[in-house]
This record gives sequence, structure tokens and C-alpha cells, in this order.
Amino acid sequence: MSTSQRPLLITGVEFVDGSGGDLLIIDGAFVDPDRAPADVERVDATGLLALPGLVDPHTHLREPGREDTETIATGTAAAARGGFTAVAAMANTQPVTDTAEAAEFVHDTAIREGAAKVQPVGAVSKGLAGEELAELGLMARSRAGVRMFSDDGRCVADPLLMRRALEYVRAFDGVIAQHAQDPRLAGPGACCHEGEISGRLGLGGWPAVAESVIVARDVQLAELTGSRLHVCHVSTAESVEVLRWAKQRGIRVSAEVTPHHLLLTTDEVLGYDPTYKVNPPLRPAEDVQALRQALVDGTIDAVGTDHAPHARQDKEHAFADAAFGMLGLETALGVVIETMIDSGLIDWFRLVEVMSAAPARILGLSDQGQPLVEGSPGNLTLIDPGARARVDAGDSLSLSRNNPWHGRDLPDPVQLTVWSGRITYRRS
Ligand SMILES: NC(=O)N[C@@H](CC(=O)O)C(=O)O
Repeated sequence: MSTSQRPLLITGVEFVDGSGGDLLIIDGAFVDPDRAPADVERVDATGLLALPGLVDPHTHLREPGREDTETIATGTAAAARGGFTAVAAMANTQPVTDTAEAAEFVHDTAIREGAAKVQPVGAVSKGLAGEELAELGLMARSRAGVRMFSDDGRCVADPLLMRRALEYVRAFDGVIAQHAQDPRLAGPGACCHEGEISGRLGLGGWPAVAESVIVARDVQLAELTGSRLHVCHVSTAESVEVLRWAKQRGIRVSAEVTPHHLLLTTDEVLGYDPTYKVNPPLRPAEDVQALRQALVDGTIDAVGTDHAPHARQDKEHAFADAAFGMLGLETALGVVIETMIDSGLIDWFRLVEVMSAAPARILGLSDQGQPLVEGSPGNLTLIDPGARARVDAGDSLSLSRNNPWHGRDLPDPVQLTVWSGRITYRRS
């Protein structure tokens, strides 16, 4: 990524602590704004709030393999529009990102074409088959510097394989990110939260226990091995209780929640609209409340978008046959403002923690999630917290249109995003 762009002076900024001032970025880092050279690009940020660049620990960029649904270029452009300066790219690509060469392909492509930093996530098992460990060490030592490993989309269901993966990554402080879905309790036909609605609609039930039994198993394996476990897309109150217990015991576990699980419930499925088919499924209101509270009290550390682009032909099927997944990068901040800030549940300091600092720490990204101070890398997003818009799925930088927020009025805050001193998104 070139840092030869012009110095960038952003004036009239407001910071989350209520103070104001200017920001100057030279050669990709914040420097004393009084040292602005004559040849500087100016941005007037009067009335705007500056946040550190957001970091997404859970994105599907689909390259290589399904470039018809998203590419590294389009996915990171959507990320930048959402205020993100870094994303973790999940391994369920085609071919699977389960070798050093595959991880380096993603890494190198992102450097050439990305509008945000892309941290490749390596597969835990070869081909996501859940049988044999992938080349974890070679991926870690590659120039992609993989630290997070996940079979997301699939659960690492074999407890011994999960134990071995945790033991293996301990040597380099890696982290195993689990897609917690017991394949026997929530098998291939499971596509709707198991309860009154799945019964009424005749859809395969995906019981909460199928997630929490895996979380309960894996936090004990994390304690046994002393390794870091990250729980992807927590969706149930039961999993929150297990996580609370594990954190009280000092187990090295982190967890993320998606924007859609913070706002949408199983009721969205009543119309059989496959846009709302997602893994794990949307849950009842009681789970939504438990997830919000967990994000408040630190039981859940971070927001992960689980941005999952799909082609029209893969979504336009009967609910039971449609692909799982929703877009999330461009709307994530708006949904978190709607559910957590405007409701008074968290303040801006906590939002910065859960959408920037904590994801960066979990991923081991020292050049992301940093405060907006001299010496920090020049990663920020400027937002208008009061701006709102009606979401239009057709107005998106993603190649895909499976947007669960289409037609809804939501905060639409992002005005400018800067990654290492380079403007990667500017609202026109
Ligand atoms: N979260 C989703 O609903 N979909 C994800 C993977 C997954 O099934 O978890 C995808 O890659 O499409």
C-alpha cells in the first residue's frame, strides 16, 4: 500500500471525549497538526465525530472462487464505506484458504487492490472438512502472518481436533475462531431458530443448545490448553451465560456478535424471505436483549459483521434451499448506533472498543484500533451520528444485494474513511 499520498489535514474534528481539534496525517501516521506543510489536502470536518478506523473480525470477501458475489476490491470498498480500515477475511473461499500460498494470495491481492487492510484467516482443517489440521504453522509464518484460524461456515465438531488446534496455535499466540454449531443437533436442514415459528413454518429447527454445547465444550478446551478461543457470531442467551462463566474463571475466550443479531428476530422469517436466512439463525427477542446486555458488560467483546455476499441465483430459492447469509459491512455502524448508542446502552468510548480496539487486539493487529494520537497509524472514520437514511440495497459498493436492511430507516453516519493516510471513502 503506497504511503506517498499528499499530507492530509482534517480540521474542526470532534473527538469522543468531547474535545475538538485538527488531525494531520503524513506518511500514513498522525503528526502534530501545527506542522502542516503548504502542500496539504484539506478536509473540513466541522460538526463531525472522529472514530478510529473500524475493524471487522468476521468478513467473507469470496475471493478466490466466487468473484461473482464479491471480490477483495469490492468487499473492502464496502468496508471503507462502512467506516472500516481493516477486515479479517474468512477462509471459506474456493479453494479454501488452508495453505500458506492461499493466505498469501489473499494478502497480496489486498495490498494491490484493497481499500482496507485485509487480514487473512486460515482454515483450521484441510478443506474445512473437520478431519485433519491445515498448515497452521506455515500460514502463521507466511507473509500473510495468519493469527486467526477458523472453519467458519462449518463447526470444528471433533473435540480432539479442536484441542490439537488450540494446542498448536499457543506457540505463537494464535486464536481459534469457532463457528459453534453441533452438526448433530443442528444438521444440514436446520435453518430457523427451533421454536414456535420453525414449527409453524415447517422449517428445520436450529436449537439454541446446538450453539451453547459447543461453546461450553470449547471454553473448557481453551482452559485445558491455555490457548485463545474466539466465539464467532454468538446468537443465544445460553451461550452468553457460558461465556460469562468462562470469563469469570479467567479463561482466554473472546466473542463477537453481529449487527443483525442485535436487532432482528426470528419474526423476520415469518414471510419466508430468504434474505433473513442466516447461520446462526435469527433468534427471539429474549436472545437479542441478552446479546445487547453482553456487549454492554463485556461478556461479548466485539462486533463482527459476518458480511456474507450471495448471488441472486443462490438466494432466490425456497427458504429451506437458499444460501445462508446477509450483507453487513456498509450498515454495521448504523445498526450499532441504533441499537446501542441511541438506546443509551453504551457510549462512544464503548463503541470504539467493540468496533475497533477489541477486534484489532483479538486479531493481533498492532497497526489498527489505535487512538487518534500522534504516532498512531492514520486510520479513522468521520461520522455524522445524527444522519439517517432509508437503506437501498441497490445503492451498495458490494457486488451482492442480499441486504436485510433494505427499505429500513437507519443511521447512515459515515462521511469519510481514511486508511493509513489514504482517503478510501468520501461521501459524495
Ligand atoms: N453466516 C452465514 O450465514 N453464511 C456464511 C457462512 C456461514 O454459514 O456461517 C457465508 O460464508 O455465507
